[in-house]
Amino acid sequence: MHLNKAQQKAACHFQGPCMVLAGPGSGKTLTIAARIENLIKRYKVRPEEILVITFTRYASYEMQNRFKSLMGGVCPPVTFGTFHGIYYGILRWAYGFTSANILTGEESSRLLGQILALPELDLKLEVEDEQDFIRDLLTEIGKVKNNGLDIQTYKASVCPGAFADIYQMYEKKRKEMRKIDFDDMLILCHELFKSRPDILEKWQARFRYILVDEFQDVNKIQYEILKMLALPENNLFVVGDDDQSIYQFRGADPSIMLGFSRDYPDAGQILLDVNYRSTAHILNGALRVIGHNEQRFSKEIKPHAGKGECVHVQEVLDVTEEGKYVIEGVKKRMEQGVPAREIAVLFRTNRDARILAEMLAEYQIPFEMKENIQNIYDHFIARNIKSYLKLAAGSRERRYFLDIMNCPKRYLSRECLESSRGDFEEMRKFYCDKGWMQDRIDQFEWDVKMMENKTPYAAIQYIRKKIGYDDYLKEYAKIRRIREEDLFEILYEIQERSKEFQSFEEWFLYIENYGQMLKEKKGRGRKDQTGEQGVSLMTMHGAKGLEFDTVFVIGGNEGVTPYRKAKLDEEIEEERRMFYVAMTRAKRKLVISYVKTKNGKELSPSRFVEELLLKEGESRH
Ligand SMILES: Nc1ncnc2c1ncn2[C@@H]1O[C@H](COP(=O)(O)OP(=O)(O)OP(=O)(O)O)[C@@H](O)[C@H]1O
Repeated sequence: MHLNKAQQKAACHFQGPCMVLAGPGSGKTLTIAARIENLIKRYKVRPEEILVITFTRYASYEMQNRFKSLMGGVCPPVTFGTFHGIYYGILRWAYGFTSANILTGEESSRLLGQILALPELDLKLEVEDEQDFIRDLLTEIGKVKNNGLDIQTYKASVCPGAFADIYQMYEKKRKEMRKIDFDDMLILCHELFKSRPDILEKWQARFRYILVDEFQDVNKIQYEILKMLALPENNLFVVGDDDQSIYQFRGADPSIMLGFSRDYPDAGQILLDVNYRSTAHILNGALRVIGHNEQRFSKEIKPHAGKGECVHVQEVLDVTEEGKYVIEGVKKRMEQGVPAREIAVLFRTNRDARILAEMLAEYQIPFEMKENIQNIYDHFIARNIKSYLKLAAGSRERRYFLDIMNCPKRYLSRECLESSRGDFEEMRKFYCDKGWMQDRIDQFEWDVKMMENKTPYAAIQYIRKKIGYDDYLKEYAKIRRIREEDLFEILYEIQERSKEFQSFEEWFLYIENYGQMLKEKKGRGRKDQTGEQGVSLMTMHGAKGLEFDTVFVIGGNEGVTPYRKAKLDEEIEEERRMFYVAMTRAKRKLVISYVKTKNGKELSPSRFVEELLLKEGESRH
């Protein structure tokens, strides 16, 4: 492959600091690999002196492969690794650390789970999804560590009242276990270099040439260590795209890239301005959107390919219609000869894909999920509905009664259930001296009977409106201080999906099969296999670094993308970058859809969709 002029200039850079600003699909991997080759072959640098840092192991592996193929299959001893991998290596050398000293992500989550349950913290937390909550807490802990913040003055966005206590307890327990987490590795390495100039000097001499990929995702402490390591020669070659910085929530700081030339006034600056991936319509549409960000390097990126098809924006009634629309589009594309592995459906958060995953399974379109999509039927609301329907179908199993006998509140006791074994007559006997309870039990029995011959959809409607489940949920949300809308969204999705089924039995069977299918897919991820791989379902974050012939972006609505929690200008800009990343994954066809209503409420199209449509040339239907 021939390098273009800018790629050549970057690949021929020899010494001193240099920042390569790269557009999406502009050949960053190729350029870095070519520069390593030049350092060795042309400038006679010893391979051992070259350090190449990437953010993920996958990216590191890709980079090594690219380099190896440029070198005709041989791989000289250049060091390739992730930030954590490299810093772990340094700590292992300095302190004799082994993997037993590392607290893995899973262990950190487990430890936090135990801490949250500690009686002395007296947290009394009610969270809808504990795993989500723990993940958010770990992100906040990382933010404090990566930015060297003071925990006493830090204002956490998760659990603000108790965060400092949770943090301190986490640190205490971690130290008792004599373990360090991934973020501690950076801190320890930083401290080591600051306190031991002799050790720092040794590593500076070892890695005289440092190359960093995805530099826009670097955080403060990673950058501090890099700067120290690069001294005194400052042969620091960084490549990145400030418009693709989407890890602010993990501490990535896009202002570092914007300020690189301030830190290194003599740094070379090269722009890789040709996009080899997308057609002109796709690229220009994406550039139109990202152009609304203020905190960025303004740059012109040119498409290498021809105009191609216009970006298609589709308005649909609701999420079910959206699912059908995407499925039709996927089928059509596959009929046109595009393999399923070249098609992706991207969304802002996993919950946006719940209905679609169900529908793809139903239509038997093979698909892969990079992240695990939550099974909606595991949610307590689905369990409640299922229990009602099981009773209506004639079951008298204890677990179904237990699940809903007090949703809404009927004041039925466990003792009553144990003694009556689910027989309404026995229940009445149990409360024979309490007239008001007789009425409640009569009503309960009547309600169960009334649902007997209904379709699942009609039965759910009955549960919501006649039995009073909607009111129960509102109260539940209020007491537990969770967003009512989140609960109703789940209820709405369950009810919408149930429309497809005529009998309870059909619906139960479907839920079982769907759960089984999700379990089988869990953790399989996106494999590098050819042939059988299905359509990729992934979040915008998950799609970073990947490319597909055809991309569907769903949920192009305000509140979804940008996500409802993004309020500050900088948060909106981060959301816009995510949308930009999603759009620029498409090579030849890009379809963006938004819904008109969700959960009975009107929703506006995303401001990003409006920005995309600002100029003529794109079609909205
Ligand atoms: N000079 C070139 N001539 C032809 N094709 C090229 C050239 N440089 C890169 N490409 C091709 O462009 C595509 C995108 O390259 P690459 O994946 O390295 O992009 P990237 O800059 O890492 O993208 P992103 O940041 O969006 O993930 C690849 O298929 C690559 O082979």
